[in-house]
Amino acid sequence: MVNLTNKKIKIILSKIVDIYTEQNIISSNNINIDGDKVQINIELNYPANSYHTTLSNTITDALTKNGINNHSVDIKTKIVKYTTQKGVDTLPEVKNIIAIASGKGGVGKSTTAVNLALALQAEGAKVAILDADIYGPSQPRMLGVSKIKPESSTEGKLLPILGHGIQSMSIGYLVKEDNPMIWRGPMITQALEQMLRDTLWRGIDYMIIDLPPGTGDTQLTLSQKIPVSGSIIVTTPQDIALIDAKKGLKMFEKVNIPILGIVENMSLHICSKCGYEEAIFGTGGGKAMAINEGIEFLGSLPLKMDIQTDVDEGTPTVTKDPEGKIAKIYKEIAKKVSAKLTQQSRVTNAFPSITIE
Ligand SMILES: Nc1ncnc2c1ncn2[C@@H]1O[C@H](COP(=O)(O)OP(=O)(O)OP(=O)(O)O)[C@@H](O)[C@H]1O
Repeated sequence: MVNLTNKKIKIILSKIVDIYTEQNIISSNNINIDGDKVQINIELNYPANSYHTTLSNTITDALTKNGINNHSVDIKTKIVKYTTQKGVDTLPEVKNIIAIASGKGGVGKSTTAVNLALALQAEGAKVAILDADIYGPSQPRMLGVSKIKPESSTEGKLLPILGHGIQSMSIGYLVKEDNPMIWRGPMITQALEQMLRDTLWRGIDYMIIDLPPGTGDTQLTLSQKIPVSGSIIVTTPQDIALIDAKKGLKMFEKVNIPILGIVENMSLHICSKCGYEEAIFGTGGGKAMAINEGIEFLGSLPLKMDIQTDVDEGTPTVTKDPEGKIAKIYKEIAKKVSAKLTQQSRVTNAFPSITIE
């Protein structure tokens, strides 16, 4: 057995990079040496259940190669709270809010939001969805809970509706689906703030907010009133959608909300009969835009009939076919986006100063 020192093990581990944070794992590790036995404890600050085995094997291989055979690796997840815009009150039961926006309607923002929420959950996080798409609330249907009405708690708060394990709130639960919303900006903002603050959320690591499409005043006001840690822009590859997506980027920049990345939806058409792939809306537009703007490209989803029928049935693809190719793409996006968030400043537990006179 080699002569073990903490320093030696640190050097071995310093060569291993977490593929999602792109950081050296040495910064998050804890090495214990008890005689000949080495215990490595890794704490990841983002949910990545599907990555634990790979990471553990990489560490094991590196240690074994260096003659350290008597070891064990333990990987745990601890999701912490990251900072939001200044001057907006945060929610005690919600660690991080991620807003999903699109410059243009119909690009698949809600479909992306629900599948991403389920992917974060599958990777080990507690997740909520706030459906802020007042004009066309689709989350109740997509989560398969459109017939349920929220109840009130004894303190007069709304109880979130649970769909596939996700806590959710939507104006769609409170009004009939075929009832068109003809509200003006200030009413929308007020309704959303109430849904956000008067719902009894419980122990949420990530809340996904499905914003209304567009980049007008309503979206801007929402982005200023909701304590958001980061945002995602969903776009399709056509030029027209990309131009609008760029407006979305500018909107978040204006209100100092970090942009975690871009998701390109409907990038390739995959025929449900023969599997033939065709780029009917063009390819690579989202990626090119991400590179131009210096923003992370999180991934692209094909235009595939199942994605549409699954959300329509109320069982989004990540739940319906959790090990399938599409679910894997959403899970990759979930890991990338939550890992990206770990690079922001954390909220430190500053106690308020109390003065007794
Ligand atoms: N990758 C995809 N493949 C096939 N169908 C998709 C895909 N993404 C979304 N869809 C379908 O496209 C339609 C629009 O999607 P969705 O409602 O998610 O868009 P949106 O951007 O949220 O729309 P809105 O502007 O109305 O809020 C839905 O019927 C959805 O099922």
